[in-house]
Amino acid sequence: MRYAHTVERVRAAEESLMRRLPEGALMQRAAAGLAATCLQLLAGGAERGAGRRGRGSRRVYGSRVVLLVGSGDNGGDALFAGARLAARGVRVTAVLLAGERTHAAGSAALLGAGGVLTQDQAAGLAQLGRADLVVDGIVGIGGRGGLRDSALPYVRAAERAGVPVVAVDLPSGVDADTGEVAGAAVRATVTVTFGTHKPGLLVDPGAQYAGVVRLVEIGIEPGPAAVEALQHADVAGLLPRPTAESDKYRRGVVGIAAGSDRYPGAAVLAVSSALHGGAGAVRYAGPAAAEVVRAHPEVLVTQGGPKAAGRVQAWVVGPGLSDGPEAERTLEEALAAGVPVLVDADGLRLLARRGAAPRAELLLTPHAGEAVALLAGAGVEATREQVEGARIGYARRIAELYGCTVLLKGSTTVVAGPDPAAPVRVNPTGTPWLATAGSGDVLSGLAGSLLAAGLAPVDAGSVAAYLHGLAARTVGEGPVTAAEVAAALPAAWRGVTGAA
Ligand SMILES: NC(=O)C1=CN([C@@H]2O[C@H](COP(=O)(O)OP(=O)(O)OC[C@H]3O[C@@H](n4cnc5c(N)ncnc54)[C@H](O)[C@@H]3O)[C@@H](O)[C@H]2O)[C@@H](O)CC1
Ligand SMILES: [K+]
Repeated sequence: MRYAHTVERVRAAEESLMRRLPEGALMQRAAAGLAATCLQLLAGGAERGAGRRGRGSRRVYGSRVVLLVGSGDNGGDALFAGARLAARGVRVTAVLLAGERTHAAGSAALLGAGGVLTQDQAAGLAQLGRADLVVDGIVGIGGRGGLRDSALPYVRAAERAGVPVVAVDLPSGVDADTGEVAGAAVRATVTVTFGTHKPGLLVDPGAQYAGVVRLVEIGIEPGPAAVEALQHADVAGLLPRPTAESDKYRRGVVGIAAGSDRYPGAAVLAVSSALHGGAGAVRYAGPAAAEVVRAHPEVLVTQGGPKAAGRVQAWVVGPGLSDGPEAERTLEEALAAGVPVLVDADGLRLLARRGAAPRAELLLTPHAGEAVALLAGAGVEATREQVEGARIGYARRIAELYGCTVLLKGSTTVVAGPDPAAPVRVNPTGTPWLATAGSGDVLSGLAGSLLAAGLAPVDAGSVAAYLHGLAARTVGEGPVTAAEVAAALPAAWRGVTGAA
């Protein structure tokens, strides 16, 4: 698992550790890690560095690095790292954005190692035009309210230079706790973050600015995480595994109540991924029964609603369900079955109309537009853009209002459970190619199957999102159809269990 902690926890942990260490020791650990990444990038990349040390060190010596330095300790880290680079023969210029308020010991260290300080804008911009690498030490976890206008010319010049940009702790302009970006932010090639990940590095829009994130351990123990991201080993540990005694009923039966005369395809897609989701059998209830059985002869189908379908361990209700009394009855019957229920797509709009009533066994899987409808159903006004800009907060809010688990789909999929003290899960495997028709139907069939196999809603949702993203990547970099994603699920599954 990869964990991220709030600024409040990071600060408390840092304070407690600093009391036990000599002054400045933590900052030196941070600066050493930062300088190591800069040296690797200057030498031609971390991956290519091994065995080519001779050439690499020639590229380091005499290369030009510009530090963008703000008023706080984030700038201090940049200055101390700059001193280490200067000691290796790098020509380091620090552009001081905050004048007299610059970290004094850091400035002295850089000057002592042969570096240069400047407060002159023209000189700073000229240096940026010649740089081989730029270090963003404008603000870190102390940053408030986005990048200031005075920093913009430097940030734009760094972008124009087209060289690697290394962000110190996090890209300046990204909110550490939420990933929100108010206005402009630094676009980093690599972010070197200290002690623990920050939530804003793992969730969009912030994650899009962070580039490759490297964690430098500095010895802090920040306690419970605010955000966590599954890794292969976690997913392998959560995936259901049949035993010698398992029969299809013990492995779980998932019911799919999806599709309509207008949208039969949603039913076929949700069923196809449910078949790959670890449940022992799939039942289908709805008007697309003929299409479903033609595509998947192994599915037990009924033309009626969930009540007519027989016993299942979890229901998926909503994809392609359309609107009207029959759709409403379908949702009612699934909710009355007394088993975990995943509600998606049209089902979410129907649910929102009923208003919020806490139900712990629900897993809701909205995209931003459906999230807006759910919020409105609970009397909260928000726009799509607001939801997309602050995904963690809104996923938590809907989970709290509806007393259930919420998987908010999008560029970073976020899963929040009903317990506000528990961490939110963010999915690290997403790809923009998944924004394709029917992709959500595949996700809900898969997550429903995992629910039926006995996974808790937070696990079912986050494991499904993980495999779904991996499956899309398995198909290849480029356009994918939802049917191809469903077909690639077994390969993604094997990729995870085989690697663990
Ligand atoms: N506390 C520690 O022991 C350690 C802190 N470290 C570094 O220290 C950073 C935190 O340092 P600080 O608490 O000094 O905070 P920052 O350096 O992140 O920024 C705070 C300073 O920036 C100004 N500021 C706030 N918002 C701004 C904005 N939008 N634009 C421009 N200036 C703005 C504030 O007035 C304040 O002076 C971490 O991100 C990390 O880089 C590391 O050295 C590891 C150890
Ligand atoms: K920074």
